[in-house]
Amino acid sequence: MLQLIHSNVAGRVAPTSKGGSKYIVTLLDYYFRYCTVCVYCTIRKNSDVLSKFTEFKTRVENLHNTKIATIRADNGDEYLSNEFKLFLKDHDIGHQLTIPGTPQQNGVAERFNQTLFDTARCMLIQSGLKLDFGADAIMTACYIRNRCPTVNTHGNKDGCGNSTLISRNISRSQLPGPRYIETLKRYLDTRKPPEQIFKVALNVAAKYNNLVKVWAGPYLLVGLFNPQDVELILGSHVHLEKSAEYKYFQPWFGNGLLISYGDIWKNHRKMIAPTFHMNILKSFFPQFNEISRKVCKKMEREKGKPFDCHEYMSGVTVDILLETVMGYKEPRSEDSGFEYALAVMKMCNILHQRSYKPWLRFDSIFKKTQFSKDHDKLLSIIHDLTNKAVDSRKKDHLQKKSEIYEPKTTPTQEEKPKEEKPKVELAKETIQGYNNGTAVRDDLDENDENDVGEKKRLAFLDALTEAALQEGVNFTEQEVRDQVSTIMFEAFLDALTEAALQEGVNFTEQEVRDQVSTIMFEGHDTTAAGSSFVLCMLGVHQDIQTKVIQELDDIFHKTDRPVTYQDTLEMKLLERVIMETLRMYPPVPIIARKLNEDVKLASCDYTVPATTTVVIAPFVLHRSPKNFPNPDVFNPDNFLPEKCQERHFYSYIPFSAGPRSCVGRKYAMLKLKVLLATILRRFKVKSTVEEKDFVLQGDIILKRTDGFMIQLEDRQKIC
Ligand code: HEM
Repeated sequence: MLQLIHSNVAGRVAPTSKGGSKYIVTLLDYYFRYCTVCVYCTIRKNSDVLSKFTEFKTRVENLHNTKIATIRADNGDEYLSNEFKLFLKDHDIGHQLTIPGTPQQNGVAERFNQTLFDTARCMLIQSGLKLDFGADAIMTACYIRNRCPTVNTHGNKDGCGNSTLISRNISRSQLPGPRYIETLKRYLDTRKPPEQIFKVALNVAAKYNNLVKVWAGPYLLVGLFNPQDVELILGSHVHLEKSAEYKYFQPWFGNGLLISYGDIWKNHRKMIAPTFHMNILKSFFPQFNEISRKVCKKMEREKGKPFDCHEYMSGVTVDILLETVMGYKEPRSEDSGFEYALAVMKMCNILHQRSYKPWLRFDSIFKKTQFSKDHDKLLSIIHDLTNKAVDSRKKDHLQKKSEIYEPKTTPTQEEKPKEEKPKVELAKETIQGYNNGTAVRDDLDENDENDVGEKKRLAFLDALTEAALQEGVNFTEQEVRDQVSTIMFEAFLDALTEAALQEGVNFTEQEVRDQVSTIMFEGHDTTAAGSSFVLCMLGVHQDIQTKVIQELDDIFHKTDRPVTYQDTLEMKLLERVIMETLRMYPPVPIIARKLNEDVKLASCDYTVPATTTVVIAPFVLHRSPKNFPNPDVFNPDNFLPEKCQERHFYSYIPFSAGPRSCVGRKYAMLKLKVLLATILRRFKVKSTVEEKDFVLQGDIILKRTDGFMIQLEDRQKIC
C-alpha cells in the first residue's frame, strides 16, 4: 500500500463548476485502486497540484502509518515544475514519468479518469440535473467507485479499496453472489422503472439457494432465503437495528417505532404494544363496521365497470385508523383519507428512488432536485393530518380527564370485578388465527396473556360506573362504551398523549407525533395493499370466492347485521384466504437489518460479517417450493392447521417475526376481516386481469403498477 501512486490531471471541464473549477486531479493507490482525492483546481497552476498532493500525502500517511514510496505521472508541466521535484526529493519519494506519447504507462489513472467522467455523465443524464452539477457528479462517482469491489492487483475480486469502511473479512467469507461487475452494471442501470428493478432483484434471488451476496455501491447486502437463517436474525435481540436505507424515513417518522433503535425503541415498544391488546381491538368493531359500510356505499358508483379498488381501500383504511387507533372523530372531507394516502404513496416512491439511485443518497444533491421539493410538500400534507389528530386528541383528553378523573379516586381492590375471562383462553383465541397456527409467542401475545391492559381497563370501567352512580347520572350502554373506547380503554393515541403529559415518562410531544406518523403509515398502506390483493385474488379465483360467500351466508344468514368479534372467529376460510394472499403478495416485500455481530448461518457453512445489511424478503421466502409446494398457485388450504404445523415458523413472515414483529398484526387481521366480509356480503367481485398479468412493484409496500382492477356486481343490500 502507498508503494505506487498514479496521478493525472484531467480537464478542462465544461462548463466550469459553480465554484469556478476547471480541472480534476486524481491520486490513485495502485494496490487498492482507491482514489483518495478527486478535486477541482481553480486555475491550472502548478502549485495547485502540488498543494493537493501535499494534503493527500499527509492524510494517507497518517491514516495508514506508512510512507508514499513513488508517484507516477505523465509529463504535464505541473509534475515537471521545480517546486514539485524538490518536494519529492525532500520527502524521498520516487518520481516516475511516462515516455511522451504513451499514456498507457499511466493507464491506471487515465482509465480511472475516464470511468469517473462516464459515470458522472450517466448520473447527470439520468437525474436530469444541469451540467453545472458536473463537479458534484464527479465527486459522487468517485465516492461510489471507492466503495465498490474491484479486481485489485492480487486477483482478489472481493477486495475493496476502502479498507476503513468495509471489513476485509468480507473477502474471506466468500459468500456466493453475482460477479461484482454484474452487480455494478445492474446497480447503475437506474433508468429502469421500479417494477423492472423488482424483477431484476427476484431474478438474482432465484439463481441462489440459501443466500446471495450483492454489492450495492458502498453496501454489502446479503439476502437470506432459508427460514433457519431468517430466524437467527429476526428472532435475535442483537440484530434489532434497521439498515441504512431506513434513514430516509427520518424526516417523516422521527423516532417512530419502525425506525428507532436501542433504548428509545425498547421503551416505546413496551408502551405501545399493550395499546393493541385484543380487548382494546374488540372495542373498535362499531367503527370497523360503520366505515366499511360507508365504503361499500361509495363503491356503488363503480358497479359494472372495471375500476382500481386500491383507491377505495386506501381511503377506508386511513379513515378506520383515524377513528379507531387515533380516536379522531372530527368532521373531514369525504376524500381526506384518500388525499393522505395518495401523498403517502408518492412519498414512498421518492424514498424508494433514494435507496436505489446512488446520487440521491447524498442530501446535498437530493436537496437540489425536484424530488426534494415534492418531498417537502408531501411531508407537510402528511404531517398536517397527523398533527390534527394529535392536537384534537390532546384537547379531548385533557377535557375528559378533568371531567371524569377528578370526582373519582383510584378504585380499591374490592371494587375490581371478581370474574375475569381466563387469560390463557383469550391468548389462545388470538394466537391461533394470526400467528401462523404455531406456538411462537411474542410481546403482543404476552400482553394478551398477562392482560395488564384488561386489569387497567376494568379498574377504569369501575371508576366510570361508580362516578355515574354517585352523581345520579344515567349512562346508557352506548355512552359507557364510548367513554370506555375513547378514554378508558386507552387507545393508542390516548396512551401516548397521557404519557407525554405525565412528567418523567419517556415520551416528548414530538415523539408522540413521530409515533402517530409511523402508525398512520404502517397501519394504512399495508392493509390497503393487503385488502386490494385479496379482492383481486378472489376476483380471479371465482370458485374460492363462492366458498367464502357461502361461509359468510352461513354466519350472517343473509341478514344485514354488523360483524361482531365472534363472527370473525368463525370466518375460517376468509382468514385462510387473507393469509394465502399475504403469502403470495406480502405488503412488506422486504425487511432489512444491519448486523451488529458476525452471524454463522444455520443452513450452510458461511459467516455473514458484522455491519452487513441483511435483506429478508418475505416475497421470496413465501414462494420457495421448499416452504410451500406449488408456491405460485393460490391455495388457501396452505393455512389449514395441520399444514402450518409442518412448516418452519419463519417460512411465513408477512408481519415479520420476533421482537420487532408488527405491533398491528392482530388489528390488521380484524380490520381486514370486517372490511372484506362487508364488501363480499354486498358485492360479487370479478378480476378483469389474469393473475399472470399482474405487474408488481416491490418498493416499500408491494403494489400493482397496472392498478388493482376489479369489477363489482350486486349481491345483497346491507348498507
Ligand atoms: C396487512 C397489514 C400489515 C402488514 C403486512 C404489516 C407488516 C409489517 C412488517 C413486515 C413489519 C416489520 C418491518 C420491518 O422490520 O422493516 C411491520 C412493523 C410494524 N408495523 Fe405492521 N403490518 C401491517 C399492519 C400494521 C398495522 C395495522 C399497524 C398499526 C396500526 C402496524 C404497525 C407497525 C409498526 C408500528 C411496526 C414497527 C414495529 C417495530 O419495529 O417494533 N402494522 N409491519
